[in-house]
Amino acid sequence: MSASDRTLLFLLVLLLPAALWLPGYVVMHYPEQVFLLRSTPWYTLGAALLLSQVYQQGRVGFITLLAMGCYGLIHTRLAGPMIGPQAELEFWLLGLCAPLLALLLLVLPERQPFHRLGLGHWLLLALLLGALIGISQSGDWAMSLHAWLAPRAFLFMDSSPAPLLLVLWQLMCACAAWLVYLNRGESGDVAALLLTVTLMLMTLGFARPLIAASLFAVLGLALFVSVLEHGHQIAFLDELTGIPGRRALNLALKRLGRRYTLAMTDIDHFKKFNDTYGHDVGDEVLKLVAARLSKVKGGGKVYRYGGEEFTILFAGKTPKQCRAALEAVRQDIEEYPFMVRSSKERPEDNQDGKRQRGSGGGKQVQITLSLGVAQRSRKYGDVESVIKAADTALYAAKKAGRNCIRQAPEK
Ligand SMILES: Nc1nc2c(ncn2[C@@H]2O[C@H](COP(=O)(O)OP(=O)(O)OP(=O)(O)O)[C@@H](O)[C@H]2O)c(=O)[nH]1
Repeated sequence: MSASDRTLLFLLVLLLPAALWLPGYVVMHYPEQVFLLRSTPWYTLGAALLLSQVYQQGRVGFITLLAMGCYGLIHTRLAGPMIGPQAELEFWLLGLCAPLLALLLLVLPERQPFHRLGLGHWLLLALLLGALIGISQSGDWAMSLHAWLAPRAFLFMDSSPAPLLLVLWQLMCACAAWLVYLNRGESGDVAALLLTVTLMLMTLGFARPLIAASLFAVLGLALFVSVLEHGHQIAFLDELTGIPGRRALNLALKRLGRRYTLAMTDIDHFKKFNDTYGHDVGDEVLKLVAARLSKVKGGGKVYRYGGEEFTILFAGKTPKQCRAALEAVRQDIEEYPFMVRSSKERPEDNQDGKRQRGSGGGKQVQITLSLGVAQRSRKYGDVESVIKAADTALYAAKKAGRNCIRQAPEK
């Protein structure tokens, strides 16, 4: 689970009980504030929509629009006790179609809501809302549909405490969204999952007053946070390797105290590697090296400096205190059995990869690193001089035959 997923989960665990408890509390103690709770989803969903536009998160944008459409229907047509076959039918159709549309938006190519290419997605949304309103307004036809459905589909009837089939359907859609989220893991995939779960919770608790307002307010907040997290990732994480990038390093360098050690490291003969096996295999090596380096001990934090160069930062440490940790990562990479395969042979997941490494599929190649280390001192007083000194030491390590560590001279 990524850091952004953890943040989102934390937020939901914190907010969902509050969302279930708040409506009752407001109705009982502050009935005059009910309108405030009713309008909150418009603010949170509106903020999520705006931010998704800023960060070009089209999928989240459309799911947010769908959520707004659902809440709009619930707010204007289904608020208050569910009375009459027409309201039942509308609720049922909405609960049935909205998760399906969320899944559709999940698998369709990503489009921006305010771009001409997003027109097809808008049409889908309009079709759903139009069809729902059209069916429910169609008088006799709606009544006969309701009469046919009611005994078969557990509609809201005296004999049925919960619309069981609807919940099961929404649970299935939520599971499908969860699977796509797990397997594809693209930014924005979580949005469909959040919406389907919200619809399911709402169906389960529909008898409670203001439950839709409360749940959709939390949904808006969760979508907002997920887009914000995505913005943070774009800004601070390296796209290829997923570890913190140059901007994150620059920020960290500004927050350092008087004592720190910095190591610059570079993959040996990487150009030759790229030329021999291709750029995509080179990318795989970069990812692997980043992942292994990130396991560095001794309080080191790893950043991709650029290209095939990485920086390891040890705040509050001297080179002597970091030496063992650096030697351990150098050795770890040297001993790692990296298999070169064509893209067809490459395993789908980590477990397959481990098995194939054991079975000897593909060609095994050795990756090595050279490292240059420098610390802040009287000689290297500012960050630029420390980086330069570490770079010079790295050059010395290359000259010394590579796959080794060299330290910048102190005098
Ligand atoms: N695959 C891939 N290659 C990259 C990336 N960034 C930089 N490179 C390659 O890294 C190589 C760096 O080569 P050089 O700087 O000449 O160094 P080297 O071949 O590693 O040789 P030494 O450092 O002297 O051991 C170049 O071929 C770049 O194209 C990347 O994101 N992906």
